[in-house]
Amino acid sequence: MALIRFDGVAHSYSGHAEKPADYALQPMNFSWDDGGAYALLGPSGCGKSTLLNICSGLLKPSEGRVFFGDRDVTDLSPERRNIAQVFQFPVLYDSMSVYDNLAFPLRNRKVQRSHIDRRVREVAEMLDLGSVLKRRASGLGAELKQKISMGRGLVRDDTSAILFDEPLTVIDPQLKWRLRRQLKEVHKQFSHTMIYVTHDQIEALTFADKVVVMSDGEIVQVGTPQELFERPEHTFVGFFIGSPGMNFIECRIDGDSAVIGERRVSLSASQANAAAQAGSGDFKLGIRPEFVEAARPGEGFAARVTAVADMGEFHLVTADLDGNELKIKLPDAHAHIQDDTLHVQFPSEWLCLYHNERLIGHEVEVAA
Ligand SMILES: Nc1ncnc2c1ncn2[C@@H]1O[C@H](COP(=O)(O)OP(=O)(O)OP(=O)(O)O)[C@@H](O)[C@H]1O
Repeated sequence: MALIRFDGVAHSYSGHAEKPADYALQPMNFSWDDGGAYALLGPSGCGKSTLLNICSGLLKPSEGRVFFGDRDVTDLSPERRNIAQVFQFPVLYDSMSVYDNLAFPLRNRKVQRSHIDRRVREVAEMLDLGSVLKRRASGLGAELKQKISMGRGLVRDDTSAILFDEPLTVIDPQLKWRLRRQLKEVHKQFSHTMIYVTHDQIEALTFADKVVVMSDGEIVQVGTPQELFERPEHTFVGFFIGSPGMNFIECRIDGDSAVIGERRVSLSASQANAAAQAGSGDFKLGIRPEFVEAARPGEGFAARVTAVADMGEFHLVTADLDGNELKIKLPDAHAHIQDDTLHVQFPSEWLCLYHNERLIGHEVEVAA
């Protein structure tokens, strides 16, 4: 069931938008399903906070309506939307005990004492806070404080959704993994709708079942981590996800082939059909560094190697192919490089075709 629905929602901070550049958030139709674990991922300034604030009610969109279920909440305040929010920095009462901090959102809503006690202990156990329940929050470190903030978001079981806005910013990198895993466990157990905003792809991919990727005020793909990796629907997603990101090679289309320089790469029937229908514009082939294979000398494409970095588990080769920079991950690069030349091939199952930056010729999941 679609729990949160954005119906023609757009936002311009100036209040009057005439062209795309006037919008911080481009007009969008989009929804989050009930009980889903979502990440909202994109670089700084792409519109994540704007979308999150429209969802929580801190900001009213300049266009469109927001629905929670069948209810139009566009004009409702954050309090009346029943949303819990966890911010970058801990929000708690230093003078209270950990227990009282966790109980606060429930006491505020006059929940029965026995229910409060059960819920606080449940959440404390999930977040490993059981042993500090009696301690005052003031003496605790940043990680524990942020866990309490998360616990305060999780403790109510009647929230429409919990929004996490870069919640691990203050957490030591070593501890981030643990906290994220705990959050995922909590999601499995409690089944709240969770929306987790981050600019860090690792955080997004390890937390979410579905990742919403934003660029320039637009949602460019909604997909599972695997879908984003294997079939980026936009060159931005290919470039932004992965380390390093996807390779893009400029090409032209000739019948059922993509032509790079003098050499041809066979396209699948659906890619060739889509290319024929697409007409003019820019075409690019996309392939992940993980999927480029070394070919025997004389076969495939000859790429001029400009650097080889030993990454321990693999070599990361940087090479030039007809003016396109290629990154290639190989376990044994030196065995294949001769006179600064590496012959490479692109397995057809991993080759994506882009027309004007959009994936074509693949069955893609349409954003709900
Ligand atoms: N109050 C505001 N007034 C005017 N412009 C704003 C305001 N808040 C954000 N913007 C602009 O709207 C665009 C989207 O900003 P937003 O904060 O939503 O992005 P973000 O992805 O959350 O970035 P970050 O990760 O840095 O917080 C940016 O161009 C930003 O400069």
